[in-house]
Amino acid sequence: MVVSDAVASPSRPRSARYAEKGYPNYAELDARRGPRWRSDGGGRAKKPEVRRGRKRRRGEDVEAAAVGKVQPPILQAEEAVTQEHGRKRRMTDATAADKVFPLIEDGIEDGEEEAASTDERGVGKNWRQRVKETLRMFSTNYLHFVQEEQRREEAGKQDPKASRTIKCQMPLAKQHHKRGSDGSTRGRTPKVKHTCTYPATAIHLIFFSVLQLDRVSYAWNTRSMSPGIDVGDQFYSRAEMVAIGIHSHWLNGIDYMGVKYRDKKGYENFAFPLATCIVLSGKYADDFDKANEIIYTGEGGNNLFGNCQQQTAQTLVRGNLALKNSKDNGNPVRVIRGHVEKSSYSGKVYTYDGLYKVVDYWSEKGVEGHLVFKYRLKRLEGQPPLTTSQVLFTRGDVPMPISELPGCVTLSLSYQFYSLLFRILRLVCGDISNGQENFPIPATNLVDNPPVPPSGFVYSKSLKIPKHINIPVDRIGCNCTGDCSTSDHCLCAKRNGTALPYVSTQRKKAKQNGSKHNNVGSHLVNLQVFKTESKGWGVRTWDTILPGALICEYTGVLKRTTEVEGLLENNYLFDIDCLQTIKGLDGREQRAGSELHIASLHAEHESEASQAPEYCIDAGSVGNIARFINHSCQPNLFIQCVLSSHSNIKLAKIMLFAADTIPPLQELSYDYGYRLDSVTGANGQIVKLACHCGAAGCRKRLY
Ligand SMILES: C[S@@+](CC[C@H](N)C(=O)[O-])C[C@H]1O[C@@H](n2cnc3c(N)ncnc32)[C@H](O)[C@@H]1O
Repeated sequence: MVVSDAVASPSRPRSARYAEKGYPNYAELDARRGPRWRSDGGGRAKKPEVRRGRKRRRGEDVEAAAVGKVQPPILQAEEAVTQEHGRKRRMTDATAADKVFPLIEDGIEDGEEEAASTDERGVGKNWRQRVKETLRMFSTNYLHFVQEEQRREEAGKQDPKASRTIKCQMPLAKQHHKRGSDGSTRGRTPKVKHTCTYPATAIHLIFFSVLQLDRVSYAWNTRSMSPGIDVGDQFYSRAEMVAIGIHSHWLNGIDYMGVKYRDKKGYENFAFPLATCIVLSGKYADDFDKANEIIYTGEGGNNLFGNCQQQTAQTLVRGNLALKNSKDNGNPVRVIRGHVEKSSYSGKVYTYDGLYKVVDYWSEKGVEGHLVFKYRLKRLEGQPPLTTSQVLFTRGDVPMPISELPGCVTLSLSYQFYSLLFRILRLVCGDISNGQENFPIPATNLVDNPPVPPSGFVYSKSLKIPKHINIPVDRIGCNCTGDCSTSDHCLCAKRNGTALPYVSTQRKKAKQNGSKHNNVGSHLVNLQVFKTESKGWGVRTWDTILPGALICEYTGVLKRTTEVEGLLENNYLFDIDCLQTIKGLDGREQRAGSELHIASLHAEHESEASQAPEYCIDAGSVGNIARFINHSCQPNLFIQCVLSSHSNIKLAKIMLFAADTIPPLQELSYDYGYRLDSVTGANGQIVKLACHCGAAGCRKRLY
């Protein structure tokens, strides 16, 4: 349960940036239980429910919960649901690579990508899921440790002795790579010492935690090339790429398989080292990038941490030799392009652009006058088109067109300008919230002709509570005036099972301003409604959203479930059913360390636990952006129940949070969690609805 009456932590350099964007406060993580995003145990409120003639019985809901679930909090990554349903075969780059370079078994067999694999690290999960979960795990740890470091930094300002060193001079990679039998770190140790741009402790801890979880080892067999990764997938730091193993160096551009592979079965005829992946980050003045053809400069001889200029001649060793061998052996190489992206926490975004083949290499005098090695790489055919040029999407201010379409705001800005914009983007509405939200929500429609805006509802950023439903006024929040994490007496944290509550900075600001009720919009990031080909309207983001970020509340009209019983069809009903989740009916009770929380809430609500949900939110005629968010079998959002002004979990708020880093333009989705065949029509017949989420593990039907 997320209790959100507390106040946020004091300003911290990095988390403050997240906070400004409305991201939750991650810092208060329970060290005893290990890192977690935020308070856990949040009940899964049920999905928007389709009501056709009859409401599903509680027992059915229980079964439904066992089949499809709203995405659990991040630490449940390891317990994620087994996808038992049909898997879609995708044309991946691994398949493309297969044509030119036979895959050799070393943990991943050809074709295993699509199959549910069974091992101690990921029972029944396909590679896509595993990669996703690893990234979630990484984000959890990363954010946790970054904020730990910031806390130390804060403490250091007050008491310099208490602070540990933030900047460090250390050969970072040296500490992470395994030592040989002679104790050396031959081959992969960067020669330069450098000043960490990330907090040193954080990096080490991330690495150790990730390694301990054995996440790195499964993800990549270098010769299977890229199971679970699709062309166009993005990463928000080199560290992320290291965590999943797509490129195992923090700094070097060339990743390769070392000589140890020489003795492995199937590798006898290859020369080692063998290149597997390169990162193009634009550091080398000699690089040349024509998308499908690259001239890549070898590594070494430059000052990576200074002005990046070539200072000495390069030599044909390690990565350089590996690229030469890749040409000789004919093995494809993964190519990742990095570009500057302000919204990324590392300041860069890296895009996987598929497989290339080294077709030529030579040495020459570089622009700095020193010898450099050059490699010509050509992109393999049969792969999805390059996305790099498209991903350089920079958000400007949300355009506000003049539109005479109903429900839209009218602005006094240049008509010509906006009508032009309107035509290009097919903006059918500048702001579906009519100015209610802090960020306007434009709607685009490239599907219908003529394009029509979303209609048939009234926008409301807040939940409408009818007179006949009484909301209790037993505020149960803490009285913390500063950082909840520093208080042992925080009521919200206690109630949350010692995990710290979700706290919005807006709420804190409101409290600091002396206001009891803040005027926070129902969504906290720049979103856009857009018409999809097969799912009606959907929602996508204009910003990069970090994992754990609050996206929006699900608003509508609060109703008793008995009121909506028997209604013919309503795709926008959302049962508030937190206890069901807390009790563990959907598997949450297996989550390590959550017993305390569950037990305490059960004690409070024991008598209600067996009852069906009493209230629901009807967003059919009144609602906010959340009503447009579609279902996905592999969603990027998850749902939590939030208590803010009272303690009745039957009347908890329904909030959607980001489960992953979500890049601009990606559609937002959560798992509606329907049980198949659970929806019946007026005539008692089972109603089926095909799922068009397009996920690799799609269950093919919503219900
Ligand atoms: C809460 S509404 C979502 C917004 C809706 N698309 C709209 O246009 O207003 C739920 C309905 O959207 C459609 N929908 C959502 N996710 C879908 C999916 N993955 N595949 C097919 N239809 C979907 C279904 O009609 C569903 O009943």
